[in-house]
Amino acid sequence: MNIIRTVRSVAFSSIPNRTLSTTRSLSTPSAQYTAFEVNDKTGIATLTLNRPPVNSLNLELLTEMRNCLKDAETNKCKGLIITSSSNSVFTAGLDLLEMYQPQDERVKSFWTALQSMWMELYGSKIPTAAAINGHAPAGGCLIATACEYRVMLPNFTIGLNETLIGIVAPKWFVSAFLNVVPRRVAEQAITQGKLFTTAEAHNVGLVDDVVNTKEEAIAKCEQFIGSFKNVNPYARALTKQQFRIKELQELEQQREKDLQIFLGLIMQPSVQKAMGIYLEGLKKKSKKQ
Ligand SMILES: CCCCCCCCC/C=C/C(=O)SCCNC(=O)CCNC(=O)[C@H](O)C(C)(C)COP(=O)(O)OP(=O)(O)OC[C@H]1O[C@@H](n2cnc3c(N)ncnc32)[C@H](O)[C@@H]1OP(=O)(O)O
Repeated sequence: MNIIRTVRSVAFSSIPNRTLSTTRSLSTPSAQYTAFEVNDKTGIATLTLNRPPVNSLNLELLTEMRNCLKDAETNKCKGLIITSSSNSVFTAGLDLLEMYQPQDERVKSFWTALQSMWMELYGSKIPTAAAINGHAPAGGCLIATACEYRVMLPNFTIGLNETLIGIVAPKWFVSAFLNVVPRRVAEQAITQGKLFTTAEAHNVGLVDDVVNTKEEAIAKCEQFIGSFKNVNPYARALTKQQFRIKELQELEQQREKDLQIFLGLIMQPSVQKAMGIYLEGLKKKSKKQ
């Protein structure tokens, strides 16, 4: 049996949390919303998002994700798999409560943490894969498309649905989407705020494979990462960089401007109103269930 070395763990008991001795030094001592494990046999790290009920991405979760991504790279893991502890939601995307009637300093830190996490994931030197075991709207789709490979379970949804909330998917959200979906399909879907079903996503190339269980999804991701076993990691990383450097540099150079555009947009009264109505709709729906 493979030994799982838990280098970060979470409070929720549903996640295996066997701590074995390790010589790794960790940049943050405790994690609240993620589990980060490295399989000693394969060298593959798994980052499990664990912020019930829907893994909405708040400042703390984004910061933890970034730290895990850095650890995976620093520790020369063979690859990284991102998945969710939920049976129905990969992640519901950005935590709308971070953007609705926000506090000035916190919302700035929130957006900056999102930028940092995305740059770390999109630019990661090691192979990255998403085992999408639930819905992945907006920020969920952003995480999935930042990875090199995606496998999804049936009957869930994925896409950039920002326009339906009255907000706009920034250019860097769109650029990673365009890596995997033809331009015409992307333009139509993103302007409509379309959420693709798993089958539709597979059809247009937004996900690479569809399997029935989380275990199969993880196995597929491991297979993808394993496909690089005869490839020099340095040559692989530089080659990946050639494909991704443009988007990374663009965001790096425009970080402050991107933040200001984000703040300017979400602070507009009409956007706050639309977000409030959307949140209210979500709450009403969850009360009915
Ligand atoms: C130019 C550039 C300018 C820049 C302009 C700005 C760019 C911003 C880009 C934005 C990116 C985003 O990701 S915006 C986020 C987009 N996300 C979404 O639209 C997803 C909304 N959520 C859903 O559709 C569903 O929750 C779904 C994920 C399918 C799961 O359904 P379920 O039935 O399992 O769960 P629900 O009952 O709906 O939800 C359970 C609880 O979680 C809450 N909840 C659900 N999603 C939430 C979310 N994203 N943030 C906060 N809270 C959320 C609900 O309100 C409920 O709260 P209680 O009632 O209190 O329990």
